[in-house]
Amino acid sequence: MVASGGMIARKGATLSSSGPEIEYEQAYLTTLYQRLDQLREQADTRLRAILLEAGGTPQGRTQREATRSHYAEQLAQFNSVENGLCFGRLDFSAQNPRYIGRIGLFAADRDRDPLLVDWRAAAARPFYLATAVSPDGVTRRRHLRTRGRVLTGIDDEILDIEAGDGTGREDVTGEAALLSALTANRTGRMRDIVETIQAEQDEVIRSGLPGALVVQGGPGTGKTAVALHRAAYLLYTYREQLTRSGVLILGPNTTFLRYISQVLPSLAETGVLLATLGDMFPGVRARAVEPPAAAALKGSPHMLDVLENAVADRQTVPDQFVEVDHDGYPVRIERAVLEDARAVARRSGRPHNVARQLFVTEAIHQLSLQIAERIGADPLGGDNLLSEADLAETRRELREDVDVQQALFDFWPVLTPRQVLRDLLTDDDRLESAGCTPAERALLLRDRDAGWTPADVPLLDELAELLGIDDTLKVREQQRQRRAAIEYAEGVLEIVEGSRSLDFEDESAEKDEILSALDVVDASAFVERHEVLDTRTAAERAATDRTWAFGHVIVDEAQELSPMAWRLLMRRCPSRSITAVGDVAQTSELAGSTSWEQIFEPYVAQRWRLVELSVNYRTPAEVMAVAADILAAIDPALRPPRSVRSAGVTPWARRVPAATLAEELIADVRKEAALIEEGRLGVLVPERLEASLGAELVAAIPGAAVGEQPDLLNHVVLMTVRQAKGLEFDSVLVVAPDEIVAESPRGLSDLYVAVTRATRHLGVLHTDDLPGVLSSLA
Ligand SMILES: Nc1ncnc2c1ncn2[C@@H]1O[C@H](COP(=O)(O)OP(=O)(O)OP(=O)(O)O)[C@@H](O)[C@H]1O
Repeated sequence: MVASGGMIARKGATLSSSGPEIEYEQAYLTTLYQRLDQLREQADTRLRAILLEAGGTPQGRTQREATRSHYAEQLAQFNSVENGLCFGRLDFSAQNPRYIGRIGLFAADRDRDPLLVDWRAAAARPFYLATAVSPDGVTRRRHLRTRGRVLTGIDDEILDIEAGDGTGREDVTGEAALLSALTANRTGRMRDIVETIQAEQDEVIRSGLPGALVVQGGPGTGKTAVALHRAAYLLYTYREQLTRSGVLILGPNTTFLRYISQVLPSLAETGVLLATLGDMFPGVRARAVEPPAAAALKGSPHMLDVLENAVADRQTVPDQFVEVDHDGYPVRIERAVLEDARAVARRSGRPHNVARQLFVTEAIHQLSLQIAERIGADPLGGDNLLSEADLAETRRELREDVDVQQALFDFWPVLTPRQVLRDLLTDDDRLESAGCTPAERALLLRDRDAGWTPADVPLLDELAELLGIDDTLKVREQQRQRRAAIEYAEGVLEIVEGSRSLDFEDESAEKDEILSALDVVDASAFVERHEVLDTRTAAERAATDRTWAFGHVIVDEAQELSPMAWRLLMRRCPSRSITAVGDVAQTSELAGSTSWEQIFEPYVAQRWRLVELSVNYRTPAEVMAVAADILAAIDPALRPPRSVRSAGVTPWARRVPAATLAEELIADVRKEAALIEEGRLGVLVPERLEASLGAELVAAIPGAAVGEQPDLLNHVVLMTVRQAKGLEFDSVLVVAPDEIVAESPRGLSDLYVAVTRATRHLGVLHTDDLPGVLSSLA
């Protein structure tokens, strides 16, 4: 089933939608859905029963809550696999056939072989790996095409050498099903590929949990798809471990996260945290935009020194001294005393807020000696008259003196990451003092009310490490919360108590005979009983906890992360169980990386594994030929991935006058949108033109999506290349490619990304000469 040029084309082995085979498979499918309905009903009945239960001991309620969430999860899982429940069948020379699906199903007695094998189980693996050359006992692989619960078609592959097609191409399995998936219209949401995972992708998906795995692949090689299916595989295989610790998937922006958001739920997996770098500091949603050069500087390791200096600058001393009143006498706190205390606290190497205790202790020690000098001096010139116990008492009094405390805290204040970073980035003097050059200051300085940017997040995280949390403050805060809860409980119990007389006419009889709430429970016990049970998933809890250690971290577009962002991620993943997928030829962030060694060496030395994906499933050969010229200009040593199919449509370029660019573009958008019918059209423009062309497009085509977070479900979407990272469209119109190239030092990579977003058509509109790398379109 391979067309000329090593590409696939649909042929043979597809059965019509009637006949005994279809009837047989339809009957089997119906049995599977009946079993699914049964299980769904069981889970539903149990869930309802639990929801009706009430009361019980705290342990009983915890248990009930766990059971409730188990059945709720099961129900959601059964609902999510309704479409495409079963998609394949394997026939063996010496075993019963095996049906492959989104989840595993057993008959009620569980005695026999499974009715349906989960695609992630080892028993399903030949479905993805068996070829005519190495059939692994498989004689036939059958793809079942369904709509809802109805079988609409069957694609068969007979796996024996004689039946092979003689082209020697053994790297594509399930060609008919694959081709139909690849040529289907895009919908604005990524689909799962569970029915047609290819062998090289399967290897990545099923790699073991430990260690750092880097998946390098050109555009359209399925890196994102593989990353998501790997998450589903790991959750299935290491369920217990990962349910507790959680899996994080980090994507480049929120539009992209929305694009991939349906894939894991369709694979019946929901316990994964999808986030962007901007979400990785709890309490902050960093969405503000800044110049790429500023983001690059914030991402560089130089910021480590800057931040350390910025914290040290907050540990101050007076010019000479400060004086406070203590116990009716003035106490002078000399600069030298504070310098000594600061040196002791800094030498400890503890984070700023934690070392504060040392600073205070040391300063108070010195002050107590000073006081002893004054009040204990022997008039006869002998030793100081104060005993050790007197000194200890003096220290205690100093420590408890609010004025003394306040004076010391002024020189070593409790700091928060946000406060330090905001103060730093809005104050030229602080930036200078922290070691920034004038050029760096010009890049970093911003208004006080400007929002956080994604590049600020690793800096906040770094500061959180440098500052630490003063445990005494934490304990005090916990005590405060508990006191507040008890006060609240007392209020509740008072209400209960107060309302009793309303229910009973004879108050005295009531008081004698009926136990009140306050007789059996006091406020603090009440708080204990009503402490909120934490029933959130690991992913949900991780989202609110900066120090959460994930069981596995998956990074998409990993080449774009800065060194500072990697530091943050590695802190979230102390086990270094990481999958990084990306393409160093597509790096567009200035602080991003063009070398995987550079990223991983500092953290795992040589202990990381590189796997390369070589086949492009998205971009047809005609478009990839255009992209190959751009890639050669980025780095002649890089090879483009091989397209798996051709679209039969030639990419085009058209020169238009700059003055009428918008008009011409709108005409082309109308034409292209009509050609792709239900598909999606992406218009990719330089940053400079985004707002103006966006406004004109929306005025002419009201449904078009533009702006910061365009809705990908729309038929026509206009965006910058940066926004289009990781996305794809049936048709792509690239506008002003020369500007896209000129806008950034990584402009060629941006153009490469732009043209490789197309699944069928590519058109280019230019007002100036075409860049040399697009000369094949001239
Ligand atoms: N085995 C497969 N079966 C069906 N479709 C596939 C398969 N592998 C990849 N695809 C499809 O190819 C397209 C590209 O996949 P994906 O977005 O994961 O590529 P990528 O390597 O992340 O690309 P890029 O680096 O350009 O963002 C998607 O539509 C995906 O569904």
